[in-house]
Amino acid sequence: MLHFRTFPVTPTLGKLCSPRPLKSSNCPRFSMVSRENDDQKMKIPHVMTVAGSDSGAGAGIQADLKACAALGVYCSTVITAVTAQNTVGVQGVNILPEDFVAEQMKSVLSDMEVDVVKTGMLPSVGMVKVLLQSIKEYSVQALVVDPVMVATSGDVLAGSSVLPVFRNVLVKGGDLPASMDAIDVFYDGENVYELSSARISTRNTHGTGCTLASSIAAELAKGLPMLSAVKIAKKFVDAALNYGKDMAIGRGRHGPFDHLLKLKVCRSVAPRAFSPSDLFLYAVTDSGMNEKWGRSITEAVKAAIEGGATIVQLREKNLETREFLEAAKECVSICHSKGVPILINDRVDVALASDADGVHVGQSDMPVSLVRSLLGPEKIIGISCKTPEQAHEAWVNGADYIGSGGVFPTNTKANNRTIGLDGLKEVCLASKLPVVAIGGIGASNAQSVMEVDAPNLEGVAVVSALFNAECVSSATKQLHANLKQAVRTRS
Ligand SMILES: Cc1ncc(COP(=O)(O)OP(=O)(O)O)c(N)n1
Ligand SMILES: Cc1ncsc1CCOP(=O)(O)O
Ligand SMILES: [Mg+2]
Repeated sequence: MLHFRTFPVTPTLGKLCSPRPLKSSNCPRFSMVSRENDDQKMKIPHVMTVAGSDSGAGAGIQADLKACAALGVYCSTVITAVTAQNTVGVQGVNILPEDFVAEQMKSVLSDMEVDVVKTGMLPSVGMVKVLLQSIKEYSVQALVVDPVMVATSGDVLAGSSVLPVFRNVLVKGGDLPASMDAIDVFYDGENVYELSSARISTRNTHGTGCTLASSIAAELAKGLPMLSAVKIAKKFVDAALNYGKDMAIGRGRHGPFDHLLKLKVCRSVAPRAFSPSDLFLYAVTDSGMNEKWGRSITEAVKAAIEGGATIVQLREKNLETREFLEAAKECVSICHSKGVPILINDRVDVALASDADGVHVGQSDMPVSLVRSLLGPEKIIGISCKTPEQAHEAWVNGADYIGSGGVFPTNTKANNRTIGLDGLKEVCLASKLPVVAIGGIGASNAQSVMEVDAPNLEGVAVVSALFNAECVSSATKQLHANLKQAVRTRS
């Protein structure tokens, strides 16, 4: 069944995808401070949901509350209808009077700073008018509309005549039968984006639509642009579905899933969404090499960024945890100030504690799905793959990119099988994920790597070519120039 989840821009609301940036510099705490103490106030991203209650708590208001809580966003609730509902179906609906819905909205909007309004069940035209009246009166940044245009039963609930008023539209493909992938199509008024992920096989899908829409609203409330919000919301739904796929709640066909999977999504600033082009020049540290040249990890990372590194990984195999954590915190701060993502090799604990952007794991490290449930949907997860089978698995398990190698022989990683340029190409062609090549790569052979005919090969990851050089920034600059040249030749 195809549900249309739509996001309109109305003239009164202005641009949908530019909620105001948040001024908070700490993780959200759910303590409300009175207006009189405005100067002490910590701004909490806030979504107000206007929707129906689901007594089974899989969808509606209850799903919105759980999704927002899991994503670290405050959610106030305006209830339009109370449904008697379970996993079997809807046994009864009691619609609240329009003036009382208006009163709830007034209570919330007159008192609290709402960033984004998300709507679900709006059971009458009068209710829509009440909503529009309220959001005209109080300033909100964005409106996320979730009208179920086609019910699970197949009944058309809203005709095609409503479509022209929508400007941003996300069409969910999760309910399409007989597909290995869950493909959603997002249109932002200019471009069409296909957002695909592996389909999760589970009966526990009740409430996915509400959750997707409220997660988008939550990410918008944090200050993310629309496309990033949609991508993160989709990952959150995938992670929650995966986490709760074997739960047994209710005897009906579609059970609820677990929104409050053990996620820790709590960070100081809104993350910049991962882009495959970040993998262009991937600097992977080695403190042994840096020590040899008399520089600290932070000096080495600064120099690599100065030379043009587009992403950094701290691969510190010999540091004690405390030392690693201190270096990670400093490097996270350096990288974030330069807008460069930073990942931690192997250590999920260090990544969490230092607020790094993600983790790179190998085939014998912690499994990607577990890393995802620990790190949450916003973090970047890379996985090493040497074979097409591993590359396919990486996609299914929800990784963001693949590191593939050793492409050439290397002294940096002991007993590492070399897969060559042909092996690299096989890995690339077996996955929809972006790939970065690693192993024995430097300025002299980077061009041959970038000539591999695979559209998802995004760049090279290097250790010794940068950090075993006397001058890290010059070595990085040289490699960057050669990569640029290779890309020019490729196109
Ligand atoms: C970008 C990138 N690709 C591959 C690796 C290797 O990771 P792994 O297989 O876990 O080996 P170690 O680095 O842990 O020795 C990587 N680190 N980065
Ligand atoms: C970590 C790793 N994984 C595969 S090869 C490799 C080492 C890459 O180091 P170098 O760039 O010095 O060859
Ligand atoms: Mg590893």
